Amino acid sequence: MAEWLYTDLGSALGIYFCFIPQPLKYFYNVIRAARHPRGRNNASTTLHHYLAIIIGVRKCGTRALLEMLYLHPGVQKAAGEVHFFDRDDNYKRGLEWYRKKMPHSFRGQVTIEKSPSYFVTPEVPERIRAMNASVKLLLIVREPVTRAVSDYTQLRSHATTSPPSPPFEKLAIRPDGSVNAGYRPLALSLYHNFMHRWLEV
Ligand SMILES: Nc1ncnc2c1ncn2[C@@H]1O[C@H](COP(=O)(O)OS(=O)(=O)O)[C@@H](OP(=O)(O)O)[C@H]1O
Repeated sequence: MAEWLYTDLGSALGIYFCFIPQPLKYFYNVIRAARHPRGRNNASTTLHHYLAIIIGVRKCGTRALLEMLYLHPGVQKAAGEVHFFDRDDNYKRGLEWYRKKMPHSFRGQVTIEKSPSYFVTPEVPERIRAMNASVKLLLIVREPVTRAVSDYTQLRSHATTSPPSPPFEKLAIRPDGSVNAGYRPLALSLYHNFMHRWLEV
């Protein structure tokens, strides 16, 4: 089912994205919008014909990947993370709800949505397959320890508990020196534990 795109965050495209000056990008987008009007609900647009989903991995540059792809005039993107396939309350609302979350697109354009938690949620591969087995799946990964530290940093910055959470090493390494693979930021970096579900469905 899956077609995998492994993207190196240090790729030339990534560097281009990082260094393009904001004002330049603004003018680029204005010109592009004039040449390739997108996102307007008019008679020549429709809900997605071609769908690609960035399924993860969290803290691996999923936002940057989406924004880079969106520079292409043939790409439309969903606003925000849709979380249709991983949240039961959304999934119960049905495909029509999902379709309405998608932007309108012109014939031949690809619509992309990103919800990084899809990769690690057990039900998602089968649910996507049930919708459409030819959907393109995009997966971006990052050096696993760096990803885990990044995840820890975000969780820590959002934590409201006082005193602040212990240092990363304390959570990731047990007193006996073994790795605490049950600690979620580490568990999510063990990509192979999730990958097999996607390859087997
Ligand atoms: N081009 C490029 N090269 C290297 N690293 C990059 C790039 N773009 C984004 N990033 C880093 O990716 C982290 C954010 O990932 P996500 O967008 O997937 O985050 S999220 O899951 O949606 O919250 C975030 O990592 P941290 O800086 O560790 O927080 C970004 O700095």
